Amino acid sequence: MLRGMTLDSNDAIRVRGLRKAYGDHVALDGVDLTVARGEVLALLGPNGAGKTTLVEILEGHRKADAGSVSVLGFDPARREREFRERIGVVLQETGLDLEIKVREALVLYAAAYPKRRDIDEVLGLVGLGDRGDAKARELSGGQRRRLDLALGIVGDPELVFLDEPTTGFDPAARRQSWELIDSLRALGKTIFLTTHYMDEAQHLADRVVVLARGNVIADNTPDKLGRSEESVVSFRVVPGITLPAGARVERGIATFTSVSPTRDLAPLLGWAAAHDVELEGLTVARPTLEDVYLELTA
Ligand SMILES: Nc1ncnc2c1ncn2[C@@H]1O[C@H](COP(=O)(O)OP(=O)(O)OP(=O)(O)O)[C@@H](O)[C@H]1O
Repeated sequence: MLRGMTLDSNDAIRVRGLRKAYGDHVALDGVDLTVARGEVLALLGPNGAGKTTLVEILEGHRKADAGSVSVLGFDPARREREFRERIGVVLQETGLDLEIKVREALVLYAAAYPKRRDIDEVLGLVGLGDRGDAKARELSGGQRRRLDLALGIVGDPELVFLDEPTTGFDPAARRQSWELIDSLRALGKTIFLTTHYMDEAQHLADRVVVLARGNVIADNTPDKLGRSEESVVSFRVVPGITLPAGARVERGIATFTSVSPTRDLAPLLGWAAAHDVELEGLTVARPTLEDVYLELTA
């Protein structure tokens, strides 16, 4: 029965009216969320927004007070074995014995899953192909995180939870992790990741959900969230120029927003050309995902 339901459903995660309070502190205040199979979803939100609480409920580590939660067709709170076998969880800190060798750790973890990936393939996938005989304690911080990721996918899960997967990485290691996550997506996995990096969400996610004070305050593709209709125009003020209404000047830089920057810039550029002056630092930019995020969560 349950299996049939699972196969029929196109949603990997479906949450409705989810509530969770700690005493009188409401951590989740009626959250609705749907994640399609094969989708990469990035959950963003300021510290204390309720992200960890939400993720722990989805993983079955915490019980909700109210609302419905379905993950791969299961109620995670029941912690059924089959459910646990079909999800992978990559936490920021794995309680791994540091004396264990990398390959041994993977063999040990894989034993808990009926479906497992080939150990060498997983090592190669996370870029630890030549570190299989190293002890966990001999790995660099970035390599340890890649081992954590390897442990999270060795059971070939359909749905992978990644908690801030690149926090503390150097730029090259971040790019490698992004490639790895892209390759998981290519395998058709559903990925639910939390991050504080907007460029990461922009690069990886099909959809971005912003949580603040226990509520979903935005849910859209990164491009639709980040690229509003308005552009921001700025340049260094020159004497004699007439600024458009609504322009702000701060430290000699004029800034205004415009839905039609070409039209609004035309008189300024005409004036500048006629007076043979250069509008230094002239830029026309769409707000980034980070700009929008900061505005939403302010
Ligand atoms: N076990 C708990 N007991 C009491 N309050 C808690 C508990 N866990 C979390 N909270 C509170 O619930 C709110 C949401 O916490 P949560 O950890 O879910 O936020 P978060 O979005 O993951 O934050 P961060 O980005 O800092 O990890 C916070 O105000 C937190 O202090």
